[in-house]
Amino acid sequence: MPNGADDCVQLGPQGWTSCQSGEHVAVYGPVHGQIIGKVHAFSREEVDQAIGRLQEGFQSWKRMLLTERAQLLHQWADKLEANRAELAELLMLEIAKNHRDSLDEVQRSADFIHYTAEEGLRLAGETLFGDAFPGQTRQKVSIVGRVPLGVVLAIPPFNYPINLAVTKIAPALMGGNVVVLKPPTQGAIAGLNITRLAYEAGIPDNVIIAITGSGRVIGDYLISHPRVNMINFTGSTQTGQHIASKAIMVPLLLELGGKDAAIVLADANIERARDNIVSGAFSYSGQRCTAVKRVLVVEEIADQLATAVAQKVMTLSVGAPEADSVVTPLISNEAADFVWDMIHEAVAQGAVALTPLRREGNLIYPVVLDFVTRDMRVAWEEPFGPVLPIIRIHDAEEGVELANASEYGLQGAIFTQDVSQAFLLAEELDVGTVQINGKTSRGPDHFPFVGTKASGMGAQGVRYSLLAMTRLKSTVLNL
Ligand SMILES: NC(=O)C1=CN([C@@H]2O[C@H](COP(=O)(O)OP(=O)(O)OC[C@H]3O[C@@H](n4cnc5c(N)ncnc54)[C@H](OP(=O)(O)O)[C@@H]3O)[C@@H](O)[C@H]2O)C=CC1
Ligand SMILES: O=C(O)[C@H](O)COP(=O)(O)O
Repeated sequence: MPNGADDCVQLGPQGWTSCQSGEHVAVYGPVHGQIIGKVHAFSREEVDQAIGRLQEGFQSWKRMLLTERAQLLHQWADKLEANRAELAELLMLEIAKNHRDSLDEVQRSADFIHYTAEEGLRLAGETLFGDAFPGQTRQKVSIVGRVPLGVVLAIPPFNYPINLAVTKIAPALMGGNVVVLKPPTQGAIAGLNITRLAYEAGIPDNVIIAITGSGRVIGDYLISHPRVNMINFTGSTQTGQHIASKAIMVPLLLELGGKDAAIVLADANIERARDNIVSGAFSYSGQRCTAVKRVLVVEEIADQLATAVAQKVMTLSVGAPEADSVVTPLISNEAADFVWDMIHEAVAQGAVALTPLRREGNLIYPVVLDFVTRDMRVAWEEPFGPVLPIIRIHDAEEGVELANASEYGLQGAIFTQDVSQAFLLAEELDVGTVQINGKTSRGPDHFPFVGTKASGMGAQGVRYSLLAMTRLKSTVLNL
């Protein structure tokens, strides 16, 4: 499987070719900052041609028997599993995700495809009789089914370039749609490879097409393309809001940024809270939308929790993805600068660093900041890096107030042994998901995944994604 490490690669109906002409986009490896490959930068004309081919493919794909579509998806998942090691290598190279998590990402994606293929078979409609409505008779019968939307534009971010591609593509295809995959530039080689595996599995090359190129250059053309019928995007709130402003009368699914809070109450099991907070905050160096991005802890146990968290963080492995380090280099130097500035600004304002502040290029050692206050940027902004602010609160109500004061509303966590109180507090949190006594996280992937406020629009998760990427159609029999 070519990984593009040498020349520019392009994926066409005949498989891999060298880029013939036109612009290329370089993909940089975060570990050494070197170019690890080049991908073709699609021109507007090439985008038009690709979408034209997809529209042709749509005519036969939407008519294909559901069982046949499901079978092709199962075959695609099998290909991912068979190529798990190679795909994981690519993730380590392109986005510096550690080996274990890279393997997990591929397996999770294959599992998602299998599950979606099954769930898609059970997407039933309903029959409505007219006489249930005042003044009507049984002579009118509505047969309500679900039909595809057409061309779905799938745009995943760098942090899960395989999983967040597959969680868009599989439900779209199972629903009878055709897909333009616009992979993130860092993650584009992985995106091309999973597309190639889809072709090898028998999914026609006019049913899914990967369009590579920088989002800044080709993105606006894609999101406002008149023949795109739906956009399913995961990425930053800034880009998501930009897409929402450009895409007119096109259904949108948006998974955006977060600032998930873990509220820890006095009766919490400290060890459990510590373990969940540390793994929630620092896995993949905090580059997860669902990372624990703030701890809100009541004064009574704040010292104890802060010490326990800092001690555990000091044991985290830091370094190369191949060594399975928990904390690896961030995606770019710019991303590291952003995180580093936020840390130093907080310290200058009085936050206390409980771990050493250490940075080597774009590798930032994990940082726990205690005594963070509301006037600090780190209390509100999403760093997407290995820094965890601890904010001390008086009581649970203040925790809920602080959590809800965020512009984001992805997830929240509550640690307490009083499940009744946790449940009542959960009702007050303005987020898509509340975790009781567990870290914030997305999976299992058939659960609904929802962001409120600046964290997104719509619901993902196998069944929810199938529903979002199909629409109702009513055929009325007038007997
Ligand atoms: N809620 C959720 O489920 C998740 C949210 N996120 C959020 O994503 C962010 C990190 O991901 P990151 O990749 O940096 O996010 P970006 O918003 O920078 O990029 C996301 C994707 O959008 C593309 N893109 C950029 N500009 C445009 C445009 N004008 N039109 C269309 N596409 C465009 C990018 O392509 P290119 O790479 O070529 O620029 C990339 O594929 C964080 O804020 C994080 O919270 C991440 C994962 C999950
Ligand atoms: O994009 C993300 O960051 C993921 O959707 C989060 O998934 P995770 O909680 O399983 O890491």
